[in-house]
Amino acid sequence: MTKSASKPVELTHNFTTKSGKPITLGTGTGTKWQWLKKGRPEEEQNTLTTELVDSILLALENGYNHIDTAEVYTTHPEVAAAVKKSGIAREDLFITTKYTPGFRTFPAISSGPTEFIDRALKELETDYVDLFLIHSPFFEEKVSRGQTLESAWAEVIDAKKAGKVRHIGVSNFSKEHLERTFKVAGNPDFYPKVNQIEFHPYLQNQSPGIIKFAQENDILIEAYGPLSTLFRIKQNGVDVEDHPLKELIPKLAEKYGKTDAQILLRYTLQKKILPITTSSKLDRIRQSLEVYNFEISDEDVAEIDKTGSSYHFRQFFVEEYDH
Ligand SMILES: NC(=O)C1=CN([C@@H]2O[C@H](COP(=O)(O)OP(=O)(O)OC[C@H]3O[C@@H](n4cnc5c(N)ncnc54)[C@H](OP(=O)(O)O)[C@@H]3O)[C@@H](O)[C@H]2O)C=CC1
Ligand SMILES: O=C1Nc2ccccc2C1=O
Repeated sequence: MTKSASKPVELTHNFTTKSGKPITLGTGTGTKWQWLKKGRPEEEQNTLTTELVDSILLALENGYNHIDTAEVYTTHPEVAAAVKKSGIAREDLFITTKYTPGFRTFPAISSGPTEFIDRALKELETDYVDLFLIHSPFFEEKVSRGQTLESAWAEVIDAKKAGKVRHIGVSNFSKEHLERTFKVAGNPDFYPKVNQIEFHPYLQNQSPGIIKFAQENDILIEAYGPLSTLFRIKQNGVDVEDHPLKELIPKLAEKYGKTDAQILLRYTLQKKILPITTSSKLDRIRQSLEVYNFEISDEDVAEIDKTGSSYHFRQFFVEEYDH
């Protein structure tokens, strides 16, 4: 086992809660939760999903202070309930939500970010959110209720000016999409400060050059799916058992005396990227926050990069970013 002292992780933005506490990794309420919620019988759709409330609560009680939700997840009520149950002061938490512009066969829910943010504040039982994102840049005439990337970004800026949100950003945006928001904003104060994208060693750039471009432009990259390479690799819909990181990650876990997940989360942080992850298991929740007390050597980071680059896997926005 290698023991190495850890240097503090310097991200593009070291965001804090309103009370000034550094934010942790994010705990997600999307992916499995949104499907679990939507799969429940009709008569249960307006009741809280208690497994999710309990899972968020477990994360909060064990040190997470950063929660990721979204309009399309329909998980605001569970977030509000967990926050209330935790007894943690609102200003000691960092809550992100995302406006959905519509997605393929899922039409936009709100008429735009302005209508959405007011509803989100009610559902979250708060008077501000810490981070407000546009969920994806793929506005479509049929599903986006007349909104375009430009009109939506202008409304996101209005929400910030009105003090309803502390920070503004985007998700799944490419370099070109970001440049369009810069044009709308004019003033860098109103450029996106975050771009939340799929990131793991098998997808080191969701779109060409996005990480470098974002980091050079003062935009924090947040990684969703950072653990995908541990259990989620599929090709043409079929699970792949054997892939290049299958050996390397456990080898590094052994070397550093950490778990496979901790290696992947620490790797993500050392790329100056903030992971958004999820677990409903206590040991995994605790493990995922114990990633600040060791450091992966530059050589080992380079080895993950190289091995990861020898293989390709994308789970989300496959049709939009098929390159
Ligand atoms: N902006 C966007 O377009 C998107 C945003 N997201 C956001 O990101 C969040 C996280 O995404 P997600 O893909 O779930 O992230 P992860 O890659 O972290 O995967 C989470 C899964 O990993 C399992 N897991 C957690 N810890 C461990 C561990 N130590 N060892 C092995 N398995 C583990 C969990 O299962 P278990 O509970 O059994 O531990 C869970 O099902 C979402 O909830 C959502 O908020 C996600 C997709 C798209
Ligand atoms: O959590 C999520 N799961 C998803 C699946 C498809 C598109 C977006 C998302 C999310 O944001």
